[in-house]
Amino acid sequence: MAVAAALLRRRALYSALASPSWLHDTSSCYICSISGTHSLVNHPNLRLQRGYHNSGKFDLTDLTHPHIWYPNAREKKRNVFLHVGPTNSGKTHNALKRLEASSSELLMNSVGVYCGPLRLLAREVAQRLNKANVPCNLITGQEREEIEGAKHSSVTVEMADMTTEYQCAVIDEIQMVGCRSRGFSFTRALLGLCSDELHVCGDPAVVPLIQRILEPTGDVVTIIFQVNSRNCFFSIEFVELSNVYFGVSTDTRIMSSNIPICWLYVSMQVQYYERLSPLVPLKTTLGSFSNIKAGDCVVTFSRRSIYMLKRRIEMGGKHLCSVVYGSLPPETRTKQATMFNDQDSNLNVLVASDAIGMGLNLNISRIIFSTLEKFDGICNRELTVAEIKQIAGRAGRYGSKFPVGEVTCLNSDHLPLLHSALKSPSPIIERAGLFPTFDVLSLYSRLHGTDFFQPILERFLDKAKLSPDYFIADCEDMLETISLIFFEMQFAENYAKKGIVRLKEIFTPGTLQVPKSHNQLKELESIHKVLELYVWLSFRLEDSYPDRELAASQKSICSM
Ligand SMILES: Nc1ncnc2c1ncn2[C@@H]1O[C@H](COP(=O)(O)OP(=O)(O)OP(=O)(O)O)[C@@H](O)[C@H]1O
Ligand SMILES: [Mg+2]
Repeated sequence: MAVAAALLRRRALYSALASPSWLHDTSSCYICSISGTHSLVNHPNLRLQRGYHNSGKFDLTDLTHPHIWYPNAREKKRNVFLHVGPTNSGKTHNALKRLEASSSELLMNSVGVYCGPLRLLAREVAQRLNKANVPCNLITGQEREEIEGAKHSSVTVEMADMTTEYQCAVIDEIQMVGCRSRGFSFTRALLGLCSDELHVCGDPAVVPLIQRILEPTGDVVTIIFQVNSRNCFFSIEFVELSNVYFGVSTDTRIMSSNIPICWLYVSMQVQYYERLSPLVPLKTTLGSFSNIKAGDCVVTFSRRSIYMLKRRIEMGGKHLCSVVYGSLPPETRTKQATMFNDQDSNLNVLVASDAIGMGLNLNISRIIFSTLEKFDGICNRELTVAEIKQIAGRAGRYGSKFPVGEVTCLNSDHLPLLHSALKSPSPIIERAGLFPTFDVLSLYSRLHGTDFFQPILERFLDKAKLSPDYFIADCEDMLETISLIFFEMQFAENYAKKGIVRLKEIFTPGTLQVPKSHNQLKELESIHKVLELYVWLSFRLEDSYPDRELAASQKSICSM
């Protein structure tokens, strides 16, 4: 009876949690207290970002329950499938088979989505689905290729849409959830994709973390259920009962009896894969560039060294090189990769950075590391085991024209590290990146009444409370983007409201100072972009953005 009672209580509480009355009054305004100050705000997403003050009041900076930020996903009983294994073991292939099988005949607007870490990979998957007669859009930060009637999309993970309902969703390279700057996008997709089936592909090192992250979500997972020392498998619903996670079985045999629940072991449906074709670490280095052969890919990590290596190889007169690196415009990157992959093209050697580092199926026979060090935006550091394995794993792809992959380097000192990295398991990933939703940040900034985004964000992140499974994403580059979007949103909002945007509503002229820190310089760069945006808009909507002179003068002060 205990279980049935718990179930009733759970149903009552759960529906309350879904739209907590303690948060909104009838006029759908929300009362919340931020460090003691009360204010009325009208915010549709507020109830999703729930946190408890000891006084039971509301705290926007409480990020300890990120799973409730995504109500659409929480209202679904998602079936999660983890495909884990080494590179080139068929993980993505099998997940994509499910995506292809999700039928476009369904009346839903969208049926399936693939979310990957790289534009090239999203493009490869879109091409694969279109070739399999499953019309599929390609959506990345810079590209949007839409196919008439397509109900499938292949996107870079940052572009994943949390509001659309899917039948099948794939998140590839989920181990990226531990990435300092991009991990939070993978966490967002993992918690927020609203799909009946969710296929998650990646390195085994991330499985324990994924289990912990998904445990409070209410997803229907397979539980190995120990009842009186008999192992039974039941599909079960995980719900949150006043912060104690209480597994309630939907299986009648358990429901009707009052078998005490001894313990719950949460296990996803985890499929382990083995590598489909061998990857051989060579005992010797390349030696000289005259030993370069068709199908080689030389890996380096700066634009300058990419072009230097390309020149060195082409001087030998035997090979022409394609180049692929991150800051190359997306369409050029695709063209270069396609020409390298094309058997008839004369570009039969590739010089690339880690822009090819994950998931891609290129016709590479041998990976040659020119270095095992890279600048990661903060400092020069050695490649991690996971990075070495991911990049090396591009060689000898199953089904490519090179059935065996080889990997070596230019510098003999690097051979020991290369061999040991390829033999070691990737270190367990302990924490996932997290970042508050934009709604919450803009609400928090309004409640603290200031234009400047940077101090608001720093203050928010100072106060943010996280559970041990998460870390706050490194928001350097994001800051810039957000403050620009932030201003653009304010521009658009003011324009929509009044049809006119005075500069002083967005930016206080005369407040510019010489930056004394890296962050202040970043802030100045963002302000410069905002002023540039205002001037750009003033040329197109002169009456609505009348302060062009002022904006232009402030902009030149900025650049000085
Ligand atoms: N069962 C299969 N039948 C035919 N081709 C397959 C099969 N499994 C995998 N492949 C092909 O083998 C190559 C490697 O598979 P896949 O990309 O799925 O590996 P992966 O485990 O995702 O690798 P990575 O970790 O590098 O992303 C792909 O070209 C894929 O299409
Ligand atoms: Mg893959």
